[in-house]
Amino acid sequence: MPRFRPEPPHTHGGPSRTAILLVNLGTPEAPTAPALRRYLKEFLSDPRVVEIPRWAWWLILHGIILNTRPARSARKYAQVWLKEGSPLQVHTERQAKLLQGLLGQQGHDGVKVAWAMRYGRSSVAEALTRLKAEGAQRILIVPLYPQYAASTSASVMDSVAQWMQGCRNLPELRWVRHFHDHPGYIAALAASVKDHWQRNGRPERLLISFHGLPRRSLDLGDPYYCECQKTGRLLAQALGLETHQYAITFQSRFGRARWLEPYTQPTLEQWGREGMKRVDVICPGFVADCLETLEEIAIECKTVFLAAGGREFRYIPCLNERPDWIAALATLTTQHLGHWLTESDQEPPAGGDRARALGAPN
Ligand SMILES: C=CC1=C(C)c2cc3[nH]c(cc4nc(cc5[nH]c(cc1n2)c(C)c5CCC(=O)O)C(CCC(=O)O)=C4C)c(C)c3C=C
Ligand SMILES: [Fe+2]
Ligand SMILES: [Fe+2]
Repeated sequence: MPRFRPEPPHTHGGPSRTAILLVNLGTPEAPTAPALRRYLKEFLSDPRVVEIPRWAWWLILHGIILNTRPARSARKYAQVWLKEGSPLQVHTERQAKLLQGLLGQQGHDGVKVAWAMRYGRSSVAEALTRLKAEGAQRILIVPLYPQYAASTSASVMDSVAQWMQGCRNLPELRWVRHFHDHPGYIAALAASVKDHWQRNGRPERLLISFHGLPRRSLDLGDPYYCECQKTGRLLAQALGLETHQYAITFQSRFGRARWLEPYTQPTLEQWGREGMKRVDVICPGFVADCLETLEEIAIECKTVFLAAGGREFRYIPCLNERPDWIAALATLTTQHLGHWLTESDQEPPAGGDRARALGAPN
């Protein structure tokens, strides 16, 4: 086997030469301890995700975490699993399909939309190899993380770079670094809150909760914290909220180190104790509902708030398949496709010459 993969026959052009690859985090294949173990092993072995010396982390991961966490996490996943599969995967697949449909309606039916997961199936490498075999020569990578973080967005690009290392005839590549302040994304979030308020009335306060990161990431220059603050502020502005009517917090803390603060769950507990009766929670850092929203927020945090004295807790779902979000995604991606969309595709690609060189009839 050559070090760089041989080129598939269609690699020099095909019906859709431009492609969009939506990438989300990844999810276990089933809500079971063995599936969780495989998933957590891959995820937590990524040096972008846990930044402590490799040997020390290897001992903790293999000695403790992979023996205790899989069964506990599997029970949590089982509470939110859908009949079609993991919520994260189900929503991501639907988003890709809806985006494909909308781009077609907008006259971009030559653009192929695919999806992949950073960990687990279907992997970024599998998706890129498939797109290339189908003739894609220009690929826009879209990590589905509105706020840039090294542990998520950069890790997606690591997996792209790793695939490139085995590739002979590289496609053109672009990527969406972040969209934390994209007007279409903010407007879709605001509309989702307004729809929710129309049905359920207004809360005393809106809690805007983002996935956390070790506090050290901020000290080392990761822009994630600041991008979360900006998204939160723009959303509050779009809703006309004053500063006392909302708060920004960080959830999903892992391990004992200090993470970005304030923490979501203790904040809700405190609000319950202080006599707040009704709170709404939105998680704009996730564009698809998943374990961290459906279980941690909508089940665990609700229980904590009510036990502390709160009366009503409402979780506002992620953007998922909302048409305004799919439209925002179409705007965002076509903006990044730029001249790839307008440049003439009339001239046949040079691949025909390869076919002739290999003796194929004209
Ligand atoms: C160990 C450190 C972790 C960091 C750093 C981290 C950052 C981070 N994660 C997301 C988005 C998601 N994380 C999800 C699950 C999840 N996250 C961690 C750990 C870290 N995340 C673990 C161990 C898990 C698995 C579940 C568990 O055992 O607790 C998910 C949900 C996946 C699903 O299948 O539903 C998402 C999405 C972001 C955006 C982020 C940094 C900004
Ligand atoms: Fe930007
Ligand atoms: Fe996470």
